[in-house]
Amino acid sequence: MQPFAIAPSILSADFARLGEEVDKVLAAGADIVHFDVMDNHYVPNLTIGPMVCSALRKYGITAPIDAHLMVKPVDRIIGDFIEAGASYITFHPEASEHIDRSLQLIRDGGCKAGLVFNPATPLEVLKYVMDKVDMILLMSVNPGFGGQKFIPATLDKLREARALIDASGREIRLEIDGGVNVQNIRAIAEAGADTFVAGSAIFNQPDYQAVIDAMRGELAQVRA
Ligand SMILES: O=C(CO)[C@@H](O)[C@H](O)COP(=O)(O)O
Ligand SMILES: [Fe+2]
Repeated sequence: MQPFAIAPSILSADFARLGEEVDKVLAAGADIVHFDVMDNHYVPNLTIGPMVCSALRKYGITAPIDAHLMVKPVDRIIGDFIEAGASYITFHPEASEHIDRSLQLIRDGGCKAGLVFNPATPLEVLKYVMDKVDMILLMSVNPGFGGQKFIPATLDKLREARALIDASGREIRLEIDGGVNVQNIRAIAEAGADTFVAGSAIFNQPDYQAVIDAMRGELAQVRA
């Protein structure tokens, strides 16, 4: 299993001071920057694109950037995120006509590739592309907005995804996204997640380090 990683979603950060916010959350102990890209087509919201990813790199952010693409069609924006310095690029299978090709595009660009599953999307396609994914992201809310409530059925789905990863023998991150907080992170880790996206739970509090420390305290009880 991969080491636990905390990935704050900058969707809930103050966009007017984005560079400082990212610096601050990394200084508070975050491992990965989760970068939500929404196109007002695949999801009913519009956020940030490759220019902002590139601006964060130019500003000096060196931590891994996990670009969660909620964009349809996805292929034509993949190259821009590779150029912009994304580390992980994940997309929803519903947003690609050719899932295998999209994964290959990401990997050919030197990035790690991942598939994202909405709460009601089955994991079946994984069977055919397990050798091409570096990350499996399970949505525990319907995509489009921060600040929603964790859907409990995702815990069973995490166990299902964990079993697939373990059977593959590959190093694949199992990321969870939506409604993650200090109260539920332990149960989520026990169900098999190793990478935890949290937006509102971190950025809506004044002390990011206090939240991240509390999350790590909960995680330490899962893997002592
Ligand atoms: O991808 C998404 C929403 O579509 C997420 O990454 C959210 O931004 C997570 O926010 P919280 O649920 O943690 O507030
Ligand atoms: Fe996300």
